[in-house]
Amino acid sequence: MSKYLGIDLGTANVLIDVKGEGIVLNEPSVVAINTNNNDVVAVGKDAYMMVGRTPANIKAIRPLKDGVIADFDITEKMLQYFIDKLNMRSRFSKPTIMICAPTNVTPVEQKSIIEAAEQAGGGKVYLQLEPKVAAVGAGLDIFKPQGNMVIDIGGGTSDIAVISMGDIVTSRSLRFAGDKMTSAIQAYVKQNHALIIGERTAEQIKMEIGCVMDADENKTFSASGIDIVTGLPKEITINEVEVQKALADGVDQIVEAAKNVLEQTPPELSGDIIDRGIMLTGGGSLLRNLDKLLSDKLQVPVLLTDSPLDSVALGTGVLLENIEKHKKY
Ligand SMILES: Nc1ncnc2c1ncn2[C@@H]1O[C@H](COP(=O)(O)OP(=O)(O)OP(=O)(O)O)[C@@H](O)[C@H]1O
Repeated sequence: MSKYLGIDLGTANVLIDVKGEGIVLNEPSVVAINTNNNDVVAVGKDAYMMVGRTPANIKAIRPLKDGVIADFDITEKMLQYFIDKLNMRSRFSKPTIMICAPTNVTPVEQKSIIEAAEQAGGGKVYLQLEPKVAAVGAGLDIFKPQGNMVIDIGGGTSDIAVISMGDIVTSRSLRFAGDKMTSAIQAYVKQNHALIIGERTAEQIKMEIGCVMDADENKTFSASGIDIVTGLPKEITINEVEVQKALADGVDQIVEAAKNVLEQTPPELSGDIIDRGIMLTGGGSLLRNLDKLLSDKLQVPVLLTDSPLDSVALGTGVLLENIEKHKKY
């Protein structure tokens, strides 16, 4: 029996959707390498546990960064590892695969991603752009002649796109997204609390008390790190108002980019967007009140999708189910 696999090859997470089974794999895009011999020590969840905690000869690497493939060989190994984990060769006769890669992947990299999937046992392999598939996964019918706008805030990129009849009409891709939000929190804590915190701690702060509007100073998080002055371990308490301050500049960039896309959108499609609203998706959209803030600044309703972290993988499922129908697009 032929099978269909959808893969969200994200900067932060890799998700795999199997038609008829749903999302069967969801792991961080991290690989731990032994620097003495370049052997892969761990991939995914196991490698993520090692971030900031490795000895000198082990490096935990994120092979995709800022929406581009920073280390292609390791990306290829990671992709093969995840596909192999599904035991595809023994379970399926060559499955049809749809891979969604970051928007800034070069044509050469696109070809190599397709080859990696073929080598891992794939039959026909399609590559798709993330914002389009995220829109489908968020429930939009992008194939009708009507304007659909999506803001997808991932780990490496924030992609803003207006889509009609299955294609992108106007778009912007920003290299400010979840990863840079985490770095902004690290920089804020260093400057205002004289404390160096690790990437995982900063990410936890973001997930627990990340907020962009109407922050509440009673919502707090205790974070540990290294005191800049004494060099000794120290714990501080940070509140939501501080996190809002740390994220403000970056969030402004997203607002400006979205305004820019709206300005370039043809009037008929703009009318549709005003009626139907903007769909907000991607893990970064889980920051508290981001939908409210965008709606306020853009003067258009903004809807947060139900499972922002799963939209791309779910979108591949929908597209693969209707692959014959959508082939013309
Ligand atoms: N509750 C939360 N609050 C804020 N940010 C969150 C939350 N949960 C996850 N994130 C962030 O979402 C980002 C990952 O989102 P997602 O999985 O959509 O990205 P991706 O598809 O891997 O990346 P890209 O689209 O750039 O390739 C990470 O930066 C993560 O820290």
